[in-house]
Amino acid sequence: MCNTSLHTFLAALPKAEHHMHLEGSLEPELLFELAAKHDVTLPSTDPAFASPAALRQRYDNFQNLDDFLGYYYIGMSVLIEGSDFEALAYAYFTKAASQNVRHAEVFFDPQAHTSRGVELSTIVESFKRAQARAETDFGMTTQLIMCFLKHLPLSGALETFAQAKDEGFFADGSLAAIGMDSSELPFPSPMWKDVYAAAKESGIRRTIHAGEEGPAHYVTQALDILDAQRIDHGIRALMEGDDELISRLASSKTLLTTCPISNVKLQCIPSIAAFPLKKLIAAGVRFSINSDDPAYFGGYIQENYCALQESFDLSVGEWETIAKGSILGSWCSEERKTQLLNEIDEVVNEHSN
Ligand SMILES: Nc1ncnc2[nH]cnc12
Ligand SMILES: [Zn+2]
Repeated sequence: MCNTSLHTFLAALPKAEHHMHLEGSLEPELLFELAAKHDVTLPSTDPAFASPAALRQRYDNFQNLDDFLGYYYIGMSVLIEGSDFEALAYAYFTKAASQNVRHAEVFFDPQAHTSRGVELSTIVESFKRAQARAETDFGMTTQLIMCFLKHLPLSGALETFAQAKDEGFFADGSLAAIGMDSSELPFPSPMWKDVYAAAKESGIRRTIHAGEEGPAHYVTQALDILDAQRIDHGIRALMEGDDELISRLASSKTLLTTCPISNVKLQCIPSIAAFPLKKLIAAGVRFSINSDDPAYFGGYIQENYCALQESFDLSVGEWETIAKGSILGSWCSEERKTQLLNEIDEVVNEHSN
């Protein structure tokens, strides 16, 4: 429950989530349970791994993106069997459905698993089982975005892309797009030109993390050199006041998948009040509000909506525009978009009556 008069409205508002790493929804309790199940040794020299509670406490003190990523990669090392991946994804879908997420486009990091001997097909098929259950149980539509890791060589991304393509995961719709995540500053967008060119040539959608810790020109390069169709985070464009880039994002209706609580937790901004929400709205940039790694940052999508409302006190009309923009920026079918826009109208009308 958040402390805002619009709580009931924000809870009921149909939502689309576009920036959530499934591995980032691994809650410490499940992490410890799976470590015990698979005999995975967690780092004994780090007191954070003494218990789920100690780990949660450590998650309150990330210094920056790379500090977080260290824990993120250790955490996901407990995912080994197909059932682990399915349970992880289904737990996220269940939580998201309870917050009225009606459509979710979720990331996963195959290289972090295949490097430990887990087959790509095991990961994808297990997530697909969870997706089918989410559709049946909650009427939630979902899509998978396969991310490559920026701290690994380009060759690995190219190999993983080729494997996914050869196994037919793009052609059969199992994978909706490619993305790129992990450490940002040492790995600017142009480094990934070849894998983005290969995806574009095959007609595959493309997004990338840029402008989270890295400067605005990483975003410009992602548009110019990678022909990225969506930008994950991108807030540095607004914070640096890069007017040319901001008008370009607005006129091209490029979706920025923003993550306010994540930005505070990773010290990209000092507080939610510093999140460039008013600039996004004033410039007419299309954006969505997302949880990024909810188990690590202490908030799912609803907590992100509420945190913004507590700081910015938006009107119902402004929330309607944000909610509809996030549907319009989704990669689901036009028919599904129409359904979701109608669902938003119903909730807005109910609230206004
Ligand atoms: N916020 C983030 N930035 C970059 N890579 C990530 N991987 C998981 N969360 C991430
Ligand atoms: Zn992210």
